Amino acid sequence: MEMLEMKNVTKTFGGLTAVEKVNFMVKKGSISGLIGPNGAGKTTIFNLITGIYKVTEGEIIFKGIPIQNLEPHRIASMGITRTFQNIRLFKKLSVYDNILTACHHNAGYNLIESVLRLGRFKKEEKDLRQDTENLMEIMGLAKWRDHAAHSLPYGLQRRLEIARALAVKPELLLLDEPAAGMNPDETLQLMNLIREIRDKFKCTIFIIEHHMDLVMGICENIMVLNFGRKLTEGPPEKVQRDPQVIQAYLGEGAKLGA
Ligand SMILES: Nc1ncnc2c1ncn2[C@@H]1O[C@H](COP(=O)(O)OP(=O)(O)OP(=O)(O)O)[C@@H](O)[C@H]1O
Repeated sequence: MEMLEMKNVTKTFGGLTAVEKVNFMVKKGSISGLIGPNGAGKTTIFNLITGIYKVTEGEIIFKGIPIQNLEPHRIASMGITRTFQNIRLFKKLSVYDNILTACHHNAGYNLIESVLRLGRFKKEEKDLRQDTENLMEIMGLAKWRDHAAHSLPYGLQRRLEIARALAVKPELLLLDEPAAGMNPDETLQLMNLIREIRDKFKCTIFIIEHHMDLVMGICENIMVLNFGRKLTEGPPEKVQRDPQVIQAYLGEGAKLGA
């Protein structure tokens, strides 16, 4: 079953066509990848899926429902969350509070219940705190719980950003360059973590990434974009041997890793 389908999606900015007639499907439960040279249109695709940009033409279908041009908060409430290329955290808040504030999006109690600290408020607060503990544990952040977000090494800040995205229990998680700035060791750990997240949270993951080892190592299906158009798609073994991809991505004579 498809979790997400892009049908003939085009996005123009004035005279510039950033994304042109792109068709792609993300299977439920898969880890799928989106690669391409700088400026190929990858982040624009994430912005179209999450409603930050309006689609010029075409359709984006999530779980059978057209979502193109819905407001970002509607799309988020349907179960799509993302991380950003530039990490977005509450820099001065602790790791724990960063995750807890994200968990609060799931709170079902109303203002009166919270002010009067009624039963439902107490029960839900307890659950949210437990969710926060679980997320810290899974994401390897427990020993940093009281550290301010800005004081963490870069790789851990990225993990914290993913933890915040997971806090809202997404069905589709979009990761925009999650390994940016990580060393090979951190990238390898992240690869394993992404697999674990998919299995534990039973979500579907769609990743933009420049680290070829990560993309080729964990994605089941990869779409390659070049100048806004889909160059090809398929499993890693097919994509990394495709001469068009090698030429577009790295130039003649190069080799894609993994
Ligand atoms: N809001 C915007 N207004 C005008 N042009 C834009 C806008 N957003 C993106 N573009 C243009 O669309 C094209 C695709 O950009 P996009 O950021 O999607 O590429 P990308 O593949 O994510 O690149 P990178 O790997 O460098 O992040 C670029 O030419 C970019 O300048």
